[in-house]
Amino acid sequence: MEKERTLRDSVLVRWSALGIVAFTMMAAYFVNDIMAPLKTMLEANLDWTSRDFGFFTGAYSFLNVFLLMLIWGGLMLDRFGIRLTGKIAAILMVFGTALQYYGMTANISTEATFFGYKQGVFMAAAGYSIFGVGAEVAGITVTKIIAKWFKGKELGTAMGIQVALARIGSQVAYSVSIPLAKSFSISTPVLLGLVLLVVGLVTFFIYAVMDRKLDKQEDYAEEEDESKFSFKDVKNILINPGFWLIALLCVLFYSCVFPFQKFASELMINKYGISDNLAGTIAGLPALGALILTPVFGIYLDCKGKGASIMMLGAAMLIGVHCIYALPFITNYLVAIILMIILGIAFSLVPSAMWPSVTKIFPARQLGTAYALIFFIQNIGLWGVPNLIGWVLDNYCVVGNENNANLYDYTIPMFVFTGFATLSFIVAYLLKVADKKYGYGLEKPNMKDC
Ligand SMILES: C[C@H](NC(=O)[C@@H](N)CCCCN)C(=O)O
Repeated sequence: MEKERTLRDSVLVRWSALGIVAFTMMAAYFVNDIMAPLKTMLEANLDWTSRDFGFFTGAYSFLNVFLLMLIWGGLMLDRFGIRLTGKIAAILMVFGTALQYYGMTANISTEATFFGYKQGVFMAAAGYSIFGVGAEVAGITVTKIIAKWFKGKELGTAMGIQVALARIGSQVAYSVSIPLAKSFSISTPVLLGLVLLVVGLVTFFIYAVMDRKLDKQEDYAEEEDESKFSFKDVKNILINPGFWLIALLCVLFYSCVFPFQKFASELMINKYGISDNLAGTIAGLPALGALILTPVFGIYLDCKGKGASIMMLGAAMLIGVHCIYALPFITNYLVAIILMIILGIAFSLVPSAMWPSVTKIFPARQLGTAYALIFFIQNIGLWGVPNLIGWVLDNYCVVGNENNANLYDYTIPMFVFTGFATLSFIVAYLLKVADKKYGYGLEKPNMKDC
């Protein structure tokens, strides 16, 4: 008997569902990156140090790592479903960003400290940390939403497009942050992010209505189906070598991209003499490249496969990029821009292959937990690496001071990033070997008919 058509069989409806949740994620990525280009201004205007900036940047992952919030979020997603988890995640993002804004604007003494950090820095970081829980849980929720609507259809393309739209959020954040802060005040970019998140919260509630309708049509009571999840699944995920290799590749690869981008505006200004109004746009170029290329690679992977090889290629490109950034005698701004574009290509190759690969290794009911565990391990890097780089900058890289902000030599930090990129290449190679051994099908296309 032929199955009845449901909402997900309509091209228009399933892509609309994607568009709606993608907006929430776009707002999340905007807020995630909006502070990065402001590093030098934060030093000059609010007396932040590089260590403060590294602490703030790493705070995004603090609660996810040390209170295991991502793990609880993943378990909640598999146990209680997409709608409840997504709504809570969106609310946390709004609340966290409001707190971050308060930390930057309230008249808090710059002398008083909390756990060794200025109170304003601490409060902004606490808000960013709560936002980080919401953003990461929203991320795994959206990945599961896409798997639900697109399994057996354009899964790779859909994941690629969602990531690409999120990158628009990042790119816009990198481009508008400094101009906005200069025209109004240093906290204005965060306020804009807060407004976007509120709209994203509303769009997620709209999606929830579609989600409920689909469940009714497919006679798929989310709670019943999802309750098949058990803690045995966590064990099964953890003993799968594919899980460890993807998680390791994820933490190493992303540690060379997101934390690097947070410091990249300053690298552009200090080393390549790029004006501060443009530096953010250049630091955001990888997001722009990924915006165009992630869906293209997604379509290629859907039709041709070669996921494991593509991850190796992306990691190899990253080694070259960071190594050249590290070389002190190459200071031409054109090189800096070309490297950012290459980084953008690598940053499209790896995610477009990595995220659909997870759906090949784990069954649907384990996906929420599997993504959460991978994001959890990734967050250890997103917490540790900015803290490490901030500390290295303050202690080993100060070469001067201008307008109340330090000037830095980025050679050591860039060699640190090169080291992580090299490790990510080795892990990508091991993943390809494991794919052959265990038959995950990572080199196979995602779709049968193309
Ligand atoms: C889909 C993937 N997302 C992540 O890796 C998130 N855990 C971290 C997002 C941080 C955004 N600056 C991606 O963006 O490729």
